[in-house]
Amino acid sequence: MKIAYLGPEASFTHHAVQKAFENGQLIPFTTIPDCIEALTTGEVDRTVVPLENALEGSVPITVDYLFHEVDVHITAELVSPIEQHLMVHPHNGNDWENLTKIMSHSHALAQCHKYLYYRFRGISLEQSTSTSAAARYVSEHPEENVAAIGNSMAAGKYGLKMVEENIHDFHFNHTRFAVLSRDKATDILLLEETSHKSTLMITLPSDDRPGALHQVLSAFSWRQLSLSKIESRPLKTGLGNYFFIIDVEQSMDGVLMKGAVDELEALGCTVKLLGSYHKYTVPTN
Ligand SMILES: O=C(O)C(=O)Cc1ccccc1
Repeated sequence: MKIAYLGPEASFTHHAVQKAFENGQLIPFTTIPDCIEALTTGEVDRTVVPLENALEGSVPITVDYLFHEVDVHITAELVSPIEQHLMVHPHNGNDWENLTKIMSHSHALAQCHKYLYYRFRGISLEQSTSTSAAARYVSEHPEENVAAIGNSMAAGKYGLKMVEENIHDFHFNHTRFAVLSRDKATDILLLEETSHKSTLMITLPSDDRPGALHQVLSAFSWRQLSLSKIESRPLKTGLGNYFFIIDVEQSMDGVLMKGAVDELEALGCTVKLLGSYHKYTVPTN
């Protein structure tokens, strides 16, 4: 099976994919849209992309691509612990306190906001397509006194020196990665499985009636279906127009879930089922 992931090698996504799939052919892509397009064109059979981080929230490009651009399905969720380290080229190993620039993925920079503010205020921060892309850049530019933020696998792979470890602002730092497929499927992986979930994307009825969101929530609440997430994202049709992403701690097989979706449709909502899948825990090492 060919599996696309947000690369290059040694990204957090790569780490999660390596743990989840034992025999896949892993293929790195530069951006999240590149990963998803490789799936829709048939170049790969699965794609793994970051969906949400415990400190920084959703990865908007992933969520918006799944709603607006493509018709693909979540087949599994991988939850991985995230530890961020500051790394430099060994050439600058003794001068790293005089850095001129720090590079990383936008989510990684945000996860280390307090550290960067108190330790490196005023130093330019540059976004890269991934943490490992930043590490690779640093390894290729010893003449620049620049650092990357990323994981220890990236430091090893690109020969960088970790000068400060665990610089993320809050201890509980985890990221959810979505495994995506063109077809509806449920992937059974070799990791510890914790629960079953379903993700729905819901658009409210177009008449904009008061209480519509309350009606949506009550379809779940009176059936005692537990929600682990609700988030609104712009429909991109005008200010104040949103769709809702709702995660339910249930498989779609249950009669209550089917009833809830029927009720939402009867209320005039549009419901897109993004997936009904198992949640897996990725070990640190
Ligand atoms: O940039 C990476 O390494 C990724 O895989 C995306 C990401 C960035 C920050 C935290 C978790 C995942």
